[in-house]
Amino acid sequence: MSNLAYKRVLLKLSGEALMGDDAYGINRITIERMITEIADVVRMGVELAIVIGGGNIFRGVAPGAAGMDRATADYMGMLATIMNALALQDAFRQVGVTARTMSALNIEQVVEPYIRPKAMRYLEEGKVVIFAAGTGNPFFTTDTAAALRGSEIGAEIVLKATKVDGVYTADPKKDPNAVRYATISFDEAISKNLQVMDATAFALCRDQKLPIKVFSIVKPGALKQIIEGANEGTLVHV
Ligand SMILES: Nc1ncnc2c1ncn2[C@@H]1O[C@H](COP(=O)(O)OP(=O)(O)OP(=O)(O)O)[C@@H](O)[C@H]1O
Ligand SMILES: O=c1ccn([C@@H]2O[C@H](COP(=O)(O)O)[C@@H](O)[C@H]2O)c(=O)[nH]1
Repeated sequence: MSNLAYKRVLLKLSGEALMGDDAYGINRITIERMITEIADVVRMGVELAIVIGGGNIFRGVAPGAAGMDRATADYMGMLATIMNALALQDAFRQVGVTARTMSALNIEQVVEPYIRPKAMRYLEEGKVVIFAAGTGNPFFTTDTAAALRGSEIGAEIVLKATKVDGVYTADPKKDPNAVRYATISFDEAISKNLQVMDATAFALCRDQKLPIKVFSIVKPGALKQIIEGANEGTLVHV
């Protein structure tokens, strides 16, 4: 086993990161590149669980969802994450890595339900566990699901993989003067209302003393560097 800074991690993958440069959906080349990088760290011996978002699919159907009641739209969003999870699971199969999808919503013909001890066993066996359908409850997000599942499985860190390379003073896609933090406390991120993750996720990780690292999944090799302890992205800490 190589030098690992973390033995068990919860990787939060943004749904939007799967789109590549497309307007919505899953870009084949992007998902293959991403899976290759993730498979590399699994082969290093990291026990890896993934929470996948749904923004790439749900935002694609969002105009049709306008005016819907919030809970119904949220269930659609959770279903979108199940589609992404199945795509990830199959992409892992294609590179020879065993992955199991576990869903917080029961659709037994399609995906197995989330059962914590079973998820722990899969991780101990070296299988990648993909948590689908967020928390299973409307009014939450997959960031909060990452904080929740990360706490449940005893992850040492939540790695939030996104399109930007860390936490900034403002959204770097909108403000060219935004400056990146090397580290930031949960309290500061919450009090400054930094939108890179929702406050519920920050608060849960703070209370569980579970650090978060925000990093770019678009930057080649960044995930492996973090696993090896390199100073990549922004560390959010207690
Ligand atoms: N202060 C900030 N620092 C960094 N990024 C920020 C900040 N404020 C807003 N953002 C935006 O937050 C985004 C990160 O959220 P992202 O879309 O990856 O997560 P998500 O909404 O959970 O994913 P999904 O696409 O699955 O809905 C970045 O792409 C960035 O544009
Ligand atoms: O626990 C959860 C997780 C997600 N949702 C809904 O799904 C979409 C997609 O998730 P993202 O975190 O934005 O990728 C989200 O907008 C919610 O509508 C949910 O209701 N509960």
